[in-house]
Amino acid sequence: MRGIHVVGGGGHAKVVVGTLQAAGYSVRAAFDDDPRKQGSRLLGVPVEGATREIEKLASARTVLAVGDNASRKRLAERFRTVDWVTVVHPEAFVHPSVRLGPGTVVFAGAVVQPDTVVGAHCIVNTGATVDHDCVLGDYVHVAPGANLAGEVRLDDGVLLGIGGTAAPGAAVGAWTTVGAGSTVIGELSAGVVAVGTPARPVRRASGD
Ligand SMILES: CC(=O)SCCNC(=O)CCNC(=O)[C@H](O)C(C)(C)COP(=O)(O)OP(=O)(O)OC[C@H]1O[C@@H](n2cnc3c(N)ncnc32)[C@H](O)[C@@H]1OP(=O)(O)O
Repeated sequence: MRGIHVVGGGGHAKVVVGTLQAAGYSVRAAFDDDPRKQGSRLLGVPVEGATREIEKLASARTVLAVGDNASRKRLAERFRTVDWVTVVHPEAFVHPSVRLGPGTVVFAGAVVQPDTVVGAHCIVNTGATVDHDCVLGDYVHVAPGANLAGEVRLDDGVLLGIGGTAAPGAAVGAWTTVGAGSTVIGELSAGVVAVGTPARPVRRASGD
């Protein structure tokens, strides 16, 4: 058994723990700064305390199990000495030519096709597909059931919402959120919230 820790005690962390367990890891503990989560359990794994506890573990192997992209970035920059583990559910398909960055998680039913590059601390969520030659930056989240055609580019911090799609060659600028069920055709600028088909910006994104 391979021992590991997770940062986060919410719903996304629960799926990360389940994915780690399915991949053969022994998840020792979770950490969350929300006192209401401390003392609870995620699939039998104790939520032991605040995230600062991670610092005491020094080189501990860990996954950032927080769904919000900007929060994962903040935590990754705070805990620089941690050994971030990349995890792929055994029922996902990731072609051997794909590069996945540290801390990235690929959930059950997801498919990542040849020559795609995925950055650090990304989420390829349940049943999402990322086709050939895509380039995903760091802290990207491809939500459940979202589909990327070939040669799509999602820059750092992009959220493609649940069931969203991106047409061949589409590109989305950093920290943009694409709404649930929306379709990106062509280019979307950085730092906006965009919805619809084709997805059009409706406001500036808050945060990073
Ligand atoms: C396992 C998991 O749970 S993973 C979770 C992954 N997360 C997601 O998929 C979340 C996706 N989020 C969304 O789609 C959200 O609706 C957002 C981020 C696009 C917008 O949220 P908000 O900023 O709160 O916007 P708000 O709800 O006020 O909507 C603004 C307008 O856009 C419209 N709108 C919002 N979302 C969408 C959408 N997905 N498609 C089309 N129109 C939309 C609203 O109807 C509203 O229109 P109006 O001004 O004419 O009334």
